[in-house]
Amino acid sequence: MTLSSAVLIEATGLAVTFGERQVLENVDLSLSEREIVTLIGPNGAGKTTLVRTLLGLQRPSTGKLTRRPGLRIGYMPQRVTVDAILPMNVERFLRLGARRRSAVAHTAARLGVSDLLHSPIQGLSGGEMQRVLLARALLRDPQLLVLDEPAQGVDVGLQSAFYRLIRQIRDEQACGVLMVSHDLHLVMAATDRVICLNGHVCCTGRPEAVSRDPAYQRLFGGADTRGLAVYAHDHDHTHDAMPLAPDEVISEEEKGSA
Ligand SMILES: Nc1ncnc2c1ncn2[C@@H]1O[C@H](COP(=O)(O)OP(=O)(O)OP(=O)(O)O)[C@@H](O)[C@H]1O
Repeated sequence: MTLSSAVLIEATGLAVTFGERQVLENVDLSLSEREIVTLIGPNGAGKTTLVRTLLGLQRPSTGKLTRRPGLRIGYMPQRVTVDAILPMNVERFLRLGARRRSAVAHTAARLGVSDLLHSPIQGLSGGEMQRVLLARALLRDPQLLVLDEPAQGVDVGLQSAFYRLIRQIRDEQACGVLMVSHDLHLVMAATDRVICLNGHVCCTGRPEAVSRDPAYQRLFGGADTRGLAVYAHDHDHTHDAMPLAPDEVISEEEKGSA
């Protein structure tokens, strides 16, 4: 399949099954340059599984996945685990994959983490870690930035600033952005398009339209006074922590068995 010129990645009819359990079915998705798309859905909806499939870390059981040849992806996972006994400061962490010291210094300054470069990675606060992980993703000079719950661990008061930063990065780098979020209200202003997922695509469109969609309302319920859903996010399972180095997730074109 050839992609039209602005499209970075396209999936059609994706399904993922773990054992007997079908976690994703018939998912279509397309993401273009300069577009910010947010995946939203309740716990266990398959958001991370879809992201991992798009990154090539999870093989779809059926469906077709096409990426622009040579697509550079910067991936910011929900979290990373660095062994507590490993002497690793932020600068070393950011230089993994042979990034130049000057590039690291430049990106760290842009994300306001220059003061942390010599701090041990294990001692960072949640918000500091998110900025460092975003810096790591940006050091790939990505055409597509993939962010799994990027504001997790960031103080509520700083979350909208974080999403503004992501929009600014999109404007400056002209990259596409795929985000996972559990809170549409928070990402409304930052996103161009929302895909509401619950095993399959329940509804999709501009954030205001999705927030009014009956499928979205059924999933999230409890609309607040602005007509937006308020949804508490709890985990009943854990995710892999950075299963592959971002350098390893690039492939020219990967297709699942149709
Ligand atoms: N490797 C795996 N093997 C078996 N089941 C898995 C695997 N990975 C995910 N699952 C299951 O698939 C379902 C979807 O998980 P996934 O992490 O994609 O959901 P999510 O929408 O990202 O959830 P959350 O909002 O809680 O992060 C869950 O029930 C999860 O337990």
